[in-house]
Amino acid sequence: MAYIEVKNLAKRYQQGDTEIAANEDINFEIEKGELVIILGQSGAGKSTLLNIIGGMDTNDDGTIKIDDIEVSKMDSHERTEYRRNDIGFVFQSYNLVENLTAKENVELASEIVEDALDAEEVLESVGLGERINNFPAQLSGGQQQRVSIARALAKRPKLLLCDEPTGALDSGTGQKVLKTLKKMADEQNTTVIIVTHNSALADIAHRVIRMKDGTISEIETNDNPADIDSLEY
Ligand SMILES: Nc1ncnc2c1ncn2[C@@H]1O[C@H](COP(=O)(O)OP(=O)(O)OP(=O)(O)O)[C@@H](O)[C@H]1O
Repeated sequence: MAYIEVKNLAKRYQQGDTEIAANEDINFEIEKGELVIILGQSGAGKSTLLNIIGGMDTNDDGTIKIDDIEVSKMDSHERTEYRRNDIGFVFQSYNLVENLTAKENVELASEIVEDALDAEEVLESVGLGERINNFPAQLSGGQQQRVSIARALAKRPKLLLCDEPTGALDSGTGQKVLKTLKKMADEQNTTVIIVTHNSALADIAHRVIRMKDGTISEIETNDNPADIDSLEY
């Protein structure tokens, strides 16, 4: 049995007389410790899928199992606990608290879960050991994104979900952020799912799930993902 199993998942929105199938007939598996990229153009249904996996939204049909727990059957209280304890989120806009230092932002995780990692150690692991006492405004975009990754990782999530994490960054800075995410998958066995419209990122993933018009058009696996330094995007 795979670590994540999604079967026949569907999510539909009603707009007037029209039904929009944001996700339809979605099926895939993901193994623990994989770096996965969900790729597709705007409106393809990527964020909808990521939000359902992370318990921020619910599906209409189908099942999602993560580590043998059925997310699709949770009530709203269970979903809140799942979101809080098992999921780390990273967004395109870093969502840091401006009047807290990098360390204090990461320490927010310990107010959410009991066994959070040490903030300084996690910041060191994302290459920000020298910046722990800086405020977000004193950090570059890439550094701020790495603080937000550290904050997500400090919760020791089962799953790290990233929605366009490099969307606001130049390519060099984006590479650093991607390296950080890859390192978490390779060295800490964290399962990382990245949503992006940028097909240049596909080569670095263990698994690429391509979406089009709410459905999956193709899934590829890659035992030897490309080095992030070789990316041109
Ligand atoms: N709350 C909602 N109400 C109605 N339609 C919605 C809602 N959320 C998403 N949709 C529709 O579902 C489809 C998929 O949207 P989604 O945001 O998942 O796409 P996406 O691939 O993440 O796009 P982007 O890259 O632009 O964020 C789109 O047609 C969108 O308009």
